[in-house]
Amino acid sequence: MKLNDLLFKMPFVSSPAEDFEVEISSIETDSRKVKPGSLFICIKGHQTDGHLYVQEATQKGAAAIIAETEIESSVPVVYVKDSSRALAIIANTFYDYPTANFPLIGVTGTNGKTTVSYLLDSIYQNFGKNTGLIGTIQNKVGNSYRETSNTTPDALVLQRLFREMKDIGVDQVIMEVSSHALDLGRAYGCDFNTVIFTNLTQDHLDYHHDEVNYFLAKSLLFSQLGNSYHHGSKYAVINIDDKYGKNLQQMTAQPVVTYGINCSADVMADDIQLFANKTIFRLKTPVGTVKITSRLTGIFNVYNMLAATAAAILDHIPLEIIQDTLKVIPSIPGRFEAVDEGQSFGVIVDYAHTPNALQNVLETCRGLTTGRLYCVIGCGGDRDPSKRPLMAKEAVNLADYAIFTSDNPRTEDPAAIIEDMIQVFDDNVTNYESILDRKKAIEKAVFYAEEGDLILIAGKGHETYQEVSGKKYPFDDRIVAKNAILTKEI
Ligand SMILES: CC(=O)N[C@H]1[C@@H](OP(=O)(O)OP(=O)(O)OC[C@H]2O[C@@H](n3ccc(=O)[nH]c3=O)[C@H](O)[C@@H]2O)O[C@H](CO)[C@@H](O)[C@@H]1O[C@H](C)C(=O)N[C@@H](C)C(=O)N[C@H](CCC(=O)O)C(=O)O
Ligand SMILES: Nc1ncnc2c1ncn2[C@@H]1O[C@H](COP(=O)(O)OP(=O)(O)OP(=O)(O)O)[C@@H](O)[C@H]1O
Ligand SMILES: N[C@H](CCC[C@H](N)C(=O)O)C(=O)O
Ligand SMILES: [Mg+2]
Repeated sequence: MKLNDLLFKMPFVSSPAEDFEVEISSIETDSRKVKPGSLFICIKGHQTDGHLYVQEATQKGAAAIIAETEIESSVPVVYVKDSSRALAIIANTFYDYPTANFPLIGVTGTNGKTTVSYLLDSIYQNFGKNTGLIGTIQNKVGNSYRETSNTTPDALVLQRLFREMKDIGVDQVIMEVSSHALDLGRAYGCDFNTVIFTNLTQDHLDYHHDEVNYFLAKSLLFSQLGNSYHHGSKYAVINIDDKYGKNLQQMTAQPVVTYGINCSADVMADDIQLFANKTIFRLKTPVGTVKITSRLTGIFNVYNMLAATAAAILDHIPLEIIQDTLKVIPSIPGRFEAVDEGQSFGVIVDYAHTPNALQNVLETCRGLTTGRLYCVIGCGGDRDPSKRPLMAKEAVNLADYAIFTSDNPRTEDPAAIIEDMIQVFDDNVTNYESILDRKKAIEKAVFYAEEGDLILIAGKGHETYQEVSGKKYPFDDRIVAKNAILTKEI
């Protein structure tokens, strides 16, 4: 493809005319992956800057460069204002707009994205669709499952995934769209059919700095919804019980379908009954009312089921398919996942890593036990430090006893993270202890637990590693809990 053909959607890019005729055979953002004929796009990162690798890229045969700042280069250079968004536009063009005329659902919000996307994946599969899934736990392309290091990958990875899905006949994609991704333009140019807003509570303030910026980032998914290569129907599904959801309803150009429990909404739940391993409620929709029995527990999962229902009925999926799917949905990895080795007390592993998520999941746990409720929790390093004391408060207020420990310290001192968590406590708060080593913290909770008690191990969920100083060490809460249970003195 000629460079000129790649840039036609980019306004006012500057370069001498003859440069535009150069032939481009691939797009790369990593100089180490450049091949002869590549277009190397310089991205300013958090650890380094792609502009520093132009010489390596040209030595490897890059045919042209996209850059934000002045560089020396022996091959044509096109300067742009925002190379991340330029990457998205160019990758879309290079892979021939894979999301155009391609059913794509995007889910955003502080919590619930993975859960809602898994629910939708199951519903659409039961409706006979060949689904693709992009999100925190894994990326699924037909029957191939791939590890991921992001909830929403960068635009190059994303458009390659979409192109591969389209080429193998995937006919429905569900994708988690994080606020980082929206702010960084990773999902720029994606042609969504339906976008879902679950909720907005505190998280990622290390990146967005305040809740308004955080909300504005999330709202990009809705303002972008109008960006369409084709004029298929487009809808916004919004949790109207959430205060930001109410704002979003006013800001969305496309038709809105609301869901909720407390406010009057298009899709609602009532007669809600919560049990240890199931939830029963009446699902009311514009296309009918049915009784739902689901293995998912917790009022927050009722919201997730309403969100998935609203998106599915927009695609004319029969309520019976939704009802049957919700009845048999397996637990989602690391989301309220029980560890049961036949022990006399309960152990739940969950991904809650924000104050609101921890509050939700602890309140759900409280309703499931008549014994003592233990909470093992830590906070991620290189993440929003302001949520640390808030999470610690939720733990000591809602559990009988909390054990504060490490999550993914990343480049931070794990002891300092725990200090951030407990700094707010005065001497009256005594129902907690701190154990730096997560394995020991889980073992201690198992040691304390007696018949009828319940242990919540929160923050890491499905994760199979612990990230410390740039390295990922094997660590899985579920395996550590299982081994602790099996070795506990009976
Ligand atoms: C902080 C952050 O967002 N980092 C993302 C970023 O990595 P980075 O900024 O460190 O990249 P870098 O290493 O500085 O490299 C900069 C550029 O130089 C290039 N380079 C580098 C070295 C070299 O030799 N040659 C070269 O060309 C790189 O290819 C890159 O283009 O770009 C990478 C590739 O796209 C991402 O995987 C990575 O996400 C990391 C893993 C991450 O943890 N991100 C978090 C903050 C994140 O994005 N989270 C959101 C929300 C999560 C949620 O709430 O669910 C998500 O969507 O994942
Ligand atoms: N609708 C919800 N409202 C509040 N908390 C929720 C909701 N759904 C799930 N949770 C809680 O938040 C945790 C994360 O849920 P989930 O993984 O679905 O969210 P997510 O938006 O994908 O998170 P992330 O942004 O980290 O990818 C769950 O383990 C549960 O504790
Ligand atoms: N256990 C993880 C959960 C958050 C991961 C993801 N939501 C992100 O922010 O990258 C941590 O806090 O380290
Ligand atoms: Mg997720």
